[in-house]
Amino acid sequence: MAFLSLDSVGFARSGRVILRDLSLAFRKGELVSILGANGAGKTTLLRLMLGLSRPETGRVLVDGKDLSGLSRQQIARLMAYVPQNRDVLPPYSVAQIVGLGRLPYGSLTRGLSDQDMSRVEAALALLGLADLRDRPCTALSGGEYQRVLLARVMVQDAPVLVLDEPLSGLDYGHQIRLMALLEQLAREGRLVIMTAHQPDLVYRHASHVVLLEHGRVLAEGQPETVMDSARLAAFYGVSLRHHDHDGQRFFMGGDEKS
Ligand SMILES: Nc1ncnc2c1ncn2[C@@H]1O[C@H](COP(=O)(O)OP(=O)(O)OP(=O)(O)O)[C@@H](O)[C@H]1O
Repeated sequence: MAFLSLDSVGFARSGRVILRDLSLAFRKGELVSILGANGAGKTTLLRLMLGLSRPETGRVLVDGKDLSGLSRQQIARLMAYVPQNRDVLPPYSVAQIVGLGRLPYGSLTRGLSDQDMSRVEAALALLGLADLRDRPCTALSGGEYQRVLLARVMVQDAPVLVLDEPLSGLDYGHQIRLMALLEQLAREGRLVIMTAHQPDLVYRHASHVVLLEHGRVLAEGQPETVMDSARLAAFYGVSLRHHDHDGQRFFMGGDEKS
């Protein structure tokens, strides 16, 4: 049964239609990757799923409930979000920022319990941040900062993780490790929804792919059925080939004449 669904959702900004008549349904246990060219509407779609923007038509349902009837705290217990743009965060330490992920379960004045702190330490270790735990988050590289935001959503314990381009700014090793981690979180029962611009990694790790084009779903389904080079070539407007090896698909572009 779907845990998160969009039912004929439409959205416009400044008189321009950005998303039109989108119907999607995702289950727990899925790693969903949304692919699309710049400006296709991916971030807009994620914000609607999170209740940060309201659809003009249609509705979003989470765990059977209409999102428009839920409070921010109720939504935060259901869904954790890593936005594409950096939040402007106060100069707290890395450990304190990650600890903010426990806020939906407590209060700012009460502080973190020992149990909360051990969750924070585990997330720091998992994301290779233990050595940076006391560093102010204003003194981090882009990729380190991105991993701090990921650790923060890990401790939020929400059944749905929504990540807007979580691979951007990560070095190659951390991209591979992060995709493996997200796949594992999905396998353990969470619903993970992410946007990405890396078809190879998406093909390898995602269980469900959505191709978003000009605010519409061009295709969706398992990577093997949705992601072939002819379709992706038309989708991204470049020439592309693919090569299958050991169950993995490699996409190769670069035949364009400049
Ligand atoms: N405040 C706004 N007013 C008008 N148009 C907007 C506004 N915010 C976004 N848009 C437009 O909505 C469309 C979708 O934007 P969105 O950020 O969802 O795209 P995206 O697929 O996430 O792109 P990217 O890959 O570049 O991050 C774009 O054409 C963008 O210019």
